[in-house]
Amino acid sequence: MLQEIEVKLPQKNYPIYIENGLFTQIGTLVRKHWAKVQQVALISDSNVTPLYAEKVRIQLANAGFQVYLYTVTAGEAAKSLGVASLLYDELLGDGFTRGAGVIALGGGVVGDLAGFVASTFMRGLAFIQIPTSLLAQVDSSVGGKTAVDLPAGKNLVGTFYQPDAVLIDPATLTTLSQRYLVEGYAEVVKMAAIASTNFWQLIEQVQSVPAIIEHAEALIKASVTFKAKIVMADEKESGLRQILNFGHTFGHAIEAGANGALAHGEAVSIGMVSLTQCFEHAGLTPAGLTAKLRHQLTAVGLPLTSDLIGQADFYNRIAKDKKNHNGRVNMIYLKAIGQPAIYPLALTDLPDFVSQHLLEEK
Ligand SMILES: NC(=O)c1ccc[n+]([C@@H]2O[C@H](COP(=O)([O-])OP(=O)(O)OC[C@H]3O[C@@H](n4cnc5c(N)ncnc54)[C@H](O)[C@@H]3O)[C@@H](O)[C@H]2O)c1
Ligand SMILES: O=C(O)C(=O)C[C@@H](O)[C@H](O)[C@H](O)COP(=O)(O)O
Ligand SMILES: [Zn+2]
Repeated sequence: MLQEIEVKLPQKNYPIYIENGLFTQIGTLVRKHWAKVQQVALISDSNVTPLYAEKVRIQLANAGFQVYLYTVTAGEAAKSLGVASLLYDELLGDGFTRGAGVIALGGGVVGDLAGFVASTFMRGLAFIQIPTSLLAQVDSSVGGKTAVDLPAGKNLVGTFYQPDAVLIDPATLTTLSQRYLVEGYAEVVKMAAIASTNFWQLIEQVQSVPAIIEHAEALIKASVTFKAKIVMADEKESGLRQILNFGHTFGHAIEAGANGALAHGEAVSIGMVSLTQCFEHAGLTPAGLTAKLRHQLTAVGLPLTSDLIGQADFYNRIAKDKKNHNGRVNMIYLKAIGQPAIYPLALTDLPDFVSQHLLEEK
């Protein structure tokens, strides 16, 4: 049955549709939201295009859209100003104008890049997300954060630009590699840790990789319902939304410092564990919570540590975190499962904090 979760915001409302096999309804669903759109840019990547682009193109063509497919090379490197600029040129060359629409078909990389292009080309085209990785289905397709990276760090150029709809077909997860299924699950663990003990009990049923697929629909529904609630309360991240960054202060620095060796969710997994270990040692997180997190993440083979932590590059990258204010970085930690809190730590104190509470413990 088609499930619908509504994201209600001051400027617009939009639905997140979830159904196994939803791909057969894409034409109808997109037309429902885009009555007047004719030209559509379908942006995907070199792994997803051969699997799903033709299916989607036919559906859209049958619904009366004129579809242009643009395929970027799979991987984080596509989230760059250079690739965005190539896409602008292609759109111009193909005669795209303001009434057109952009559809992201792929993982979080395609979603962030296509959303960025949609939000900036001619000051904004209509935008729809069709996420195909677990990470994109549970997190990145919802909430309107779009971005490209700079050499200095992740997501340093971007916009808040909400889609008109999010179309999730969990059946696409059957073609996703185990590595990316598991890294996407790290964001589910993040959501559960900050959301509630109920959500945590749900993920406790996942003690192996096949269990992620088995419970996929429930995990997606719980994640997007929770994320939608946070986004509705604080769309532009002036306060509460920062909790969705649990694990990311360390995670972004580790991911960027690893130069492509770590996927986003893998870095977030390391970020959540190392940060929680610091706060547990500092007495702000209750004893035993790091072990709980570790257990949940290792059950599916996620990494927990990185040698990058404590290096100069690690602190330099954290100094550019978007949550920094007045020389302090807002660290998200857990007072308990479902009780995230913000700890503004002076950047100058961070190396000592990490040495004292994490590195000396090793
Ligand atoms: N905007 C947000 O709120 C938000 C939230 C979380 C993460 N992100 C961003 O998302 C990105 C990570 O997303 P990701 O983990 O999806 O990475 P990704 O987009 O690189 O996808 C992972 C891999 O899976 C492939 N793939 C995707 N769907 C597939 C399918 N159904 N079958 C086979 N292969 C498939 C991709 O080609 C890629 O090789 C990072 O750049 C991160 O910063 C953004
Ligand atoms: O939607 C949000 O808000 C998030 O923080 C979700 C994160 O999982 C995601 O990685 C996001 O892109 C990080 O945002 P950033 O502002 O730290 O770049
Ligand atoms: Zn993330």
